[in-house]
Amino acid sequence: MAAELFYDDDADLSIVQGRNVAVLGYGSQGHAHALSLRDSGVDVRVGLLEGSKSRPKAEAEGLRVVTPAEAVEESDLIVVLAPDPAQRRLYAEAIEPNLVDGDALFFGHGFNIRFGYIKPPAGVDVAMVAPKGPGHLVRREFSEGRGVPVLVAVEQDATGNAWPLTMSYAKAIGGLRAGGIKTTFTEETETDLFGEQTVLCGGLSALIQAGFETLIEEGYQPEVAYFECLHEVKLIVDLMYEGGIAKQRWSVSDTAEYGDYVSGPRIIDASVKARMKDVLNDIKDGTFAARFIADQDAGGPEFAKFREESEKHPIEATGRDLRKLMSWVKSHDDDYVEGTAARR
Ligand SMILES: NC(=O)C1=CN([C@@H]2O[C@H](COP(=O)(O)OP(=O)(O)OC[C@H]3O[C@@H](n4cnc5c(N)ncnc54)[C@H](OP(=O)(O)O)[C@@H]3O)[C@@H](O)[C@H]2O)C=CC1
Ligand SMILES: CC[C@](O)(C(C)=O)C(=O)O
Ligand SMILES: [Mg+2]
Ligand SMILES: [Mg+2]
Repeated sequence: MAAELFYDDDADLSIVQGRNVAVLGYGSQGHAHALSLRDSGVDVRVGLLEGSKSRPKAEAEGLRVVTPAEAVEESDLIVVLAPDPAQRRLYAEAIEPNLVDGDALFFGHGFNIRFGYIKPPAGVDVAMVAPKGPGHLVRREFSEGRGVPVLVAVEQDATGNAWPLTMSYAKAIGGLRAGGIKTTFTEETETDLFGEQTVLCGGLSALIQAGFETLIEEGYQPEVAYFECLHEVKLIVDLMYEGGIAKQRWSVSDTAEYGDYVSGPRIIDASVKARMKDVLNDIKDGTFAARFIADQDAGGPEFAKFREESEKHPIEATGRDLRKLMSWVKSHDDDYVEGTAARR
């Protein structure tokens, strides 16, 4: 079945402009949604816990910040953009007690609904506008008149108006400039977790690290290995983004293209696909979600260990030194501090 695609002309911005919107969380997605909604003429307040580190950032942008409970109480469209493992408690403590029939509860990812950690009451609309890109790029693209594609889904249509509201919201954050695809919470959650684990984050990071390690273990200079295995990834991926894998193959040398055909399948062979299917099964049957939530409920010891180990990988120190010599390679995000992978 062909995907149903939607663009700006398919949505009515005035619908979300007529709502009082609470954005809960002001991190990667939260800041992007709140600022772009505000710039689209929507009445937004940000809900953050007392003592939140994000409060000064939101206030510096002129946004009104209240507690999550107050934000929900005064709004009729609540967007849950706190980290996934924090959402269950946020829902129980601040959202559920302040929801009334006719409210809309929006998510940026389907994790908590798909795995049953949040069960909204029957009288509210439950929908999702999930950008297919990091929040900082969602905001950057919006500000430059472009957009990041979104997946849109309605899980529960209590009012009969959930779909046009979802489309209106997607338009307000710039998603329909690039295109919205209609999906379900299940499809979005499973494909998003699969993509980030096997290709975009887990797979790509491990591939880059393995290439870098192989070269330095064989005595090549770390700086050469960094340029070859990490820096150039962006330049190659830019071509794929513009014209698919075919355009990348058009631009690289015949030597590289031939080597791609000969050696690519030696690295990413059938066993990789079999393990990708294992990962997908762990996502679908809830094994991954249960492990993540159990670790978070215990204070995140496994997560902290992973972060510490990854920050110590020698590719990070090599990259930090080299990037200082390339004045044009700079972070667009003032709150990103080199050497701290975590957004804390
Ligand atoms: N990151 C991304 O690009 C993408 C994320 N998503 C989805 O968007 C949602 C948000 O993810 P992301 O933007 O990464 O989240 P972040 O980790 O960036 O969220 C951090 C923000 O949430 C606040 N926060 C933490 N706990 C609470 C709480 N209990 N109540 C209210 N606010 C809280 C933090 O406040 P403080 O500063 O005080 O800690 C901070 O403002 C998730 O569902 C995620 O899967 C979807 C697509 C891409
Ligand atoms: C690829 C990671 C992502 O799914 C995203 C930016 O789309 C996320 O959860 O952050
Ligand atoms: Mg994603
Ligand atoms: Mg994700």
